[in-house]
Formats: sequence, structure tokens, C-alpha cells
Amino acid sequence: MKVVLVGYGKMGKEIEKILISRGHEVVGKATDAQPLNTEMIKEADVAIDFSTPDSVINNIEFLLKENIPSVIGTTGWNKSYEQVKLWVDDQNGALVHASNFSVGVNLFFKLNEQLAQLMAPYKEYSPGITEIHHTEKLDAPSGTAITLAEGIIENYSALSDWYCPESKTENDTESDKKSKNGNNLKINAVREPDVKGTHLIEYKSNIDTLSIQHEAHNRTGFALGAVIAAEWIINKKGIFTMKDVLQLS
Ligand SMILES: NC(=O)C1=CN([C@@H]2O[C@H](COP(=O)(O)OP(=O)(O)OC[C@H]3O[C@@H](n4cnc5c(N)ncnc54)[C@H](O)[C@@H]3O)[C@@H](O)[C@H]2O)C=CC1
Ligand SMILES: O=C(O)C1=N[C@H](C(=O)O)C[C@H](O)C1
Repeated sequence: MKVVLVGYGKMGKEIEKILISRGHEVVGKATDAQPLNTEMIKEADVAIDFSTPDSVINNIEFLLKENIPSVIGTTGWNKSYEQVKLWVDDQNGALVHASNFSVGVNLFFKLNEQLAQLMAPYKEYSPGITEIHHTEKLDAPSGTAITLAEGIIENYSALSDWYCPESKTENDTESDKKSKNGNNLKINAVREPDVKGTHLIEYKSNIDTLSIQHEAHNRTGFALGAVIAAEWIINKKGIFTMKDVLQLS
């Protein structure tokens, strides 16, 4: 397949290696210096976007108008989800998005939901999420941590929402940062040099702590998952997630 890379940073470069190893061709690379344009997508079968929270919505709108199926890995745009869904429907387009494209994290999402169901009756335990990423990351909490929080909240009736004291990009008002009432799940967002992505779920009581963790050792899993999603989305119509690609629903 012929692919346009939208964003050619840490992830764009990793995806290029996987594309070439699977016999695909990169026909365009959009960056902040050279944004998407009609010339760049002329030959493309599909676009893979790992850009920035500020640029991704314009990129999605452009790709839908140009009828190019897209894989969206960029995080930090959850508040625009309903708008994007409408655009996909209106344009009869094709888009697959995921806060995390790695197979390991998608299995971890399932495990997280099952653990929340198991823990829900035991009120002596308090759940919490910690995510650790590299210091260049623009959004906090991570998209993966938000998906994990939603998975807990859906299966754990004592919780109604999440909050993150270090919140950036979307929930960045002072009231969001302080909204730590009893029904809210705390996400700690930690930034350390060169960390690829670690997510820790803990249920703490006075007696003990139960925990599950996913730690990415490199970016290969994210990139491979995104390429598998690109191979899958061609000739489909609608809005999908990695759950659909992996048939984990
Ligand atoms: N869903 C997943 O599995 C994963 C998602 N991500 C997400 O992917 C995104 C990118 O991550 P990195 O590659 O680490 O960031 P990065 O900072 O290394 O690269 C970002 C790229 O976006 C480009 N860019 C900026 N404005 C643009 C525009 N208007 N049009 C096109 N490109 C533009 C920059 O020039 C740069 O090449 C982040 O939102 C991150 O959270 C990262 C890893 C895995
Ligand atoms: O920015 C990153 O690096 C990552 N972002 C994604 C997220 O926000 O969850 C996925 C992964 O954790 C790496």
C-alpha cells in the first residue's frame, strides 16, 4: 500500500521502518514545516497520523474531505470525538483511532476492565492510575491512561469521573485540576527522560496493594499496530478502534 505519514517525529520514523519491512511505500511526509496538501496525498491509499494535539483535527478534516482512509494515533483530542464521528458519517469516510496501537496494551485494556469488575465490591481498596512518559510529551494525562480510566469507571460503580492534577491540553482549567471529590479516579502523570510509556493500575488498602502494569520497552509495538490498522482500514467505511482491528470487542 502507498502511505502518507502525517507527522514524521519519533513515531513517524518508527512507522516508516515497519512499512518498508512489510513491503509498503511511503509516498508523502507531512510535518509542521510542510503540512498536508493535495499534492502529497495524490497517490496515497491511506494516511497514518502521529502528529500533535493541535494539528490532528485539521488533518482528519482534510483527509476525510479528500476521501483518504486514516489511522489516527495522535492523542489529546478526546473532546472533539463527537465532531469527528459526525464528519466520518457525513463523508462516508474510514478512520481507525486508538490511544494505544500496541497489542500488549490492548490486552492490558481488557485485563483492566476485568480487574475493575472483580474489585468493585471491595470498598476497602482505592483504585489509582499512574502513567510515566518522556519529557517531550505534549499532553497529560496520556491517551492510554484516559482509556484505562474509562475502563475502570464503566466497571466500578463507586467512580463517576477521573481527574489529573498535572492535566495539560484538554482538561487544563484550574477547576479540572482540583476536582478530586470522592467519586473521581486520580491519574498521576509523571514525566521522566526517555520513558517510552508505562501505565500502572493500583488498588490500595491498609492491608495490601494489588497492581497491574504495562511497560513499553520501545516504540515498535505502537508502530506495528498502526501499520496493521492501516492494512485493515483500506476498503472499509466507518469509525473504528484497535479493538475492532484485533477483534477484542
Ligand atoms: N496511539 C499510539 O499508539 C501512540 C500515540 N502516540 C501519540 O502520537 C503523537 C506523536 O508522538 P511522537 O511521534 O512521539 O511526537 P513527535 O513530537 O516526535 O512528532 C510529532 C510530529 O508531528 C509533526 N507535526 C506538527 N504539526 C504538524 C502539522 N500541522 N501537520 C503535520 N505534522 C505536524 C511534527 O513536525 C513532528 O514531525 C502524540 O500525540 C503521541 O501521544 C505516540 C505513541 C503511540
Ligand atoms: O506520547 C507518547 O509517547 C505515547 N503516547 C500515547 C498515549 O498518550 O497514551 C501512547 C503511548 O503511551 C506513548
